[in-house]
Amino acid sequence: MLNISRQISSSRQRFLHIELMGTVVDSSNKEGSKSVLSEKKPKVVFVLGGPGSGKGTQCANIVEHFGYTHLSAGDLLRAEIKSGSKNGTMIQNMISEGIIVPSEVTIKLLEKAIMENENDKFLIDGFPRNEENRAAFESVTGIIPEFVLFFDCSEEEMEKRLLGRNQGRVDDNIETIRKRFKVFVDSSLAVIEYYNSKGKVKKIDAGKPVGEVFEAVKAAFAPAK
Ligand SMILES: Nc1ncnc2c1ncn2[C@@H]1O[C@H](COP(=O)(O)OP(=O)(O)O)[C@@H](O)[C@H]1O
Ligand SMILES: Nc1ccn([C@H]2C[C@H](O)[C@@H](COP(=O)(O)OP(=O)(O)O)O2)c(=O)n1
Repeated sequence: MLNISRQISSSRQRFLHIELMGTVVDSSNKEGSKSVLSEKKPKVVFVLGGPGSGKGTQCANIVEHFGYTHLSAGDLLRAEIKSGSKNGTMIQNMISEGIIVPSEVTIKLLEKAIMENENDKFLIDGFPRNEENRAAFESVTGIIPEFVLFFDCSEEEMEKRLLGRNQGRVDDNIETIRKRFKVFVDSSLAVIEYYNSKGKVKKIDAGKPVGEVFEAVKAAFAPAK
């Protein structure tokens, strides 16, 4: 069973290295163009955790109880493949390999989905998945999340869940699952560490049954007294 705190510590060095290299942001806002979201100013909660930690399952519960709109980055990318877009083949290849799609593609999809929805509060599930995702999203949209829900779950449990998910996904096979776990440890934990340093992470023990996990999630959303 993997210890997330240890994973975070071991990823910190890499993270600091990236920061020191000064390569965190490739802002696509170089020409000073404003994001379509700068007017809307939606409230955003990021929902992060390893593959199979239960992000999608709990997002459905949060939508029902707290009136958020759920945007899954993975679902938006899969819909883009299906739509026959020019980026479809590239996205398909990257997802099949468990690799993170370039930020500008995912951010455009998220911006569009937010703009097309009248709601002003969104759960963004599975994004940001690396430092490039995080820094580019903040820079392009100007949105800082209210908080970050982090579903903490052992790889053993996540692997079991993914192999049983049975949704016909090209990446839910043991070989790609192992690659996705590596990408999570190598790239995504740095994002959680970043927001943790800002005091924004609400960590949930996601290894428990769905109902118990949702009790913890509800507490995270309860207004401060
Ligand atoms: N707490 C839980 N206990 C057992 N199985 C779960 C739990 N949460 C989700 N699952 C199941 O595990 C699989 C992965 O959950 P999902 O919500 O799709 O994860 P993610 O969006 O993080 O990849 C699904 O088949 C789901 O029904
Ligand atoms: N921000 C994101 C989110 C997902 N992706 C791609 C790469 C991921 O392995 C796949 C699947 O992500 P999704 O969030 O749907 O599923 P898991 O959390 O891995 O179960 O999509 C991405 O490239 N960038």
